[in-house]
Amino acid sequence: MMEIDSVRVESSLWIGNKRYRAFLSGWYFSWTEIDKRNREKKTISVPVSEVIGVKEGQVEIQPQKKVEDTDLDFTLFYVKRGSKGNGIGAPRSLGRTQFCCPSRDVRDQWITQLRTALKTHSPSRPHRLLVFINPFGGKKRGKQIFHSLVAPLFELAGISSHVVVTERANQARDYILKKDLTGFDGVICVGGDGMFSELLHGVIGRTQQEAGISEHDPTAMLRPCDLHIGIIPAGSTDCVCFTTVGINDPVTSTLHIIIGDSQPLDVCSVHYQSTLVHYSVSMVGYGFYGDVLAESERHRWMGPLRYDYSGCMVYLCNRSYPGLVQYIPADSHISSPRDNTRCLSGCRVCSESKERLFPHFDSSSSLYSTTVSQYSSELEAHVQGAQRVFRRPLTWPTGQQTSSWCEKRTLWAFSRIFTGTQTHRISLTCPLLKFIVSRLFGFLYPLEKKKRSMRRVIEKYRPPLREYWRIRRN
Ligand SMILES: Nc1ncnc2c1ncn2[C@@H]1O[C@H](COP(=O)(O)OP(=O)(O)OP(=O)(O)O)[C@@H](O)[C@H]1O
Repeated sequence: MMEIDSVRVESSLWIGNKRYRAFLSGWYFSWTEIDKRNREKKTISVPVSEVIGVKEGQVEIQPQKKVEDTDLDFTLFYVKRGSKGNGIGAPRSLGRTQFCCPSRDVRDQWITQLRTALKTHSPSRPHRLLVFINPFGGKKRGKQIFHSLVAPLFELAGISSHVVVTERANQARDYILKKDLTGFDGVICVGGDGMFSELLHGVIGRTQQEAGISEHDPTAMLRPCDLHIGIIPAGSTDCVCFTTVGINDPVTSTLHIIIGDSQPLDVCSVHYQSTLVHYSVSMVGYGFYGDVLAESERHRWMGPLRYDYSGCMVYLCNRSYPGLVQYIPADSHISSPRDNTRCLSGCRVCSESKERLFPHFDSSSSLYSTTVSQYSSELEAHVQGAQRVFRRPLTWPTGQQTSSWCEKRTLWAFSRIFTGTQTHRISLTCPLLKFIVSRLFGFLYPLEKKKRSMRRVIEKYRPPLREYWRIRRN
């Protein structure tokens, strides 16, 4: 056993009957296989920041917890990357390696040093979490997912959790707004997007309450929240989890929470007549999507299938929606990420605005940066100025019947609106009968012919229905 500047601990360890040379240097714990002729073979390295826990003895937690306390062994648990690698959407699982030491002293030294390194190199790890479980979300497996997959990992990582199983809608939001949250490092929702939204409203609301900022004032600069929100996907769509973690997998999310990964999120607030309606992080829907969601709530008993069913029903109703679209066109001069972080999707705005990023931002920082960013008031001023110059109110009334293919028409209208900056009169209404007949008739045509005629229809920016039939007959 030796200690030098960069290497804290080094010794021979055994995994099964193979001998390894293991060393713990500041950021990494590595072990290299040594063959019988003392030659080095494959090395495995685990970043200390991704170590979940170190336990005395031979310990298993999956499929069941099993502990065999032996004097010479210790077990290391860490984040294991799947075959898909390191990027967004790669699943993570719990890696486990059991080491045997030459003596009890050596074992104790390894355990102490690994635990000390963990504390030093992972300052953002949570210690105490407030967990809300929606027992009715998705396939109603919230409680089971938490107790079988999440709780054992929290316990292994030494995280204590206070669990609240909700009994009604908005209970989690009210809890966060009213109860004492001292000592909690984060709040966790075990549920879907609705449950996440409750926590989001609670956390933002509480932060503004404490700062004396009115949420209902659309011009108020909201204070960023200190409390982190973790999502364990157990809902029907889990869209927010998917967009932030890249995969809907309770174990992957739990491991990210344990090692203190975080992802800043932009939040949008919707106000109506000086009252806050909602905060949103993924989408704000009006018209068709709003109706689909409202309709789907009435069929919650169907589970996730309710979205498909409601989507069909609302689509068939073929309603029209009046709307006013206002927008700020992006141009290369004012386009820039308005916070000090680069987005993860590699979009054009972020990639072309390199020099406009804040100088202290380190683009090589971890995938999940812990930076909480605030808008730059300087860039904000640009946008408001642009808004005054470029804002064009676009009325979008209904009333004229032209086509049954309402969505294509909507897309076309939007593309014209966003590129041409004109005011359009468009209609999304049409008798249901025309729609059904056109759909039924479509089945009589071979698929290729159907595609060709559709392409022509789209190219011609949705001609009236008469024209449409003519094209299909050709
Ligand atoms: N105990 C409860 N009883 C009834 N409703 C609840 C309860 N707990 C939470 N809710 C509400 O249920 C709504 C839906 O829950 P959740 O988002 O977890 O599941 P989901 O709708 O199936 O998933 P997704 O939103 O991803 O489609 C939430 O808006 C939440 O306010």
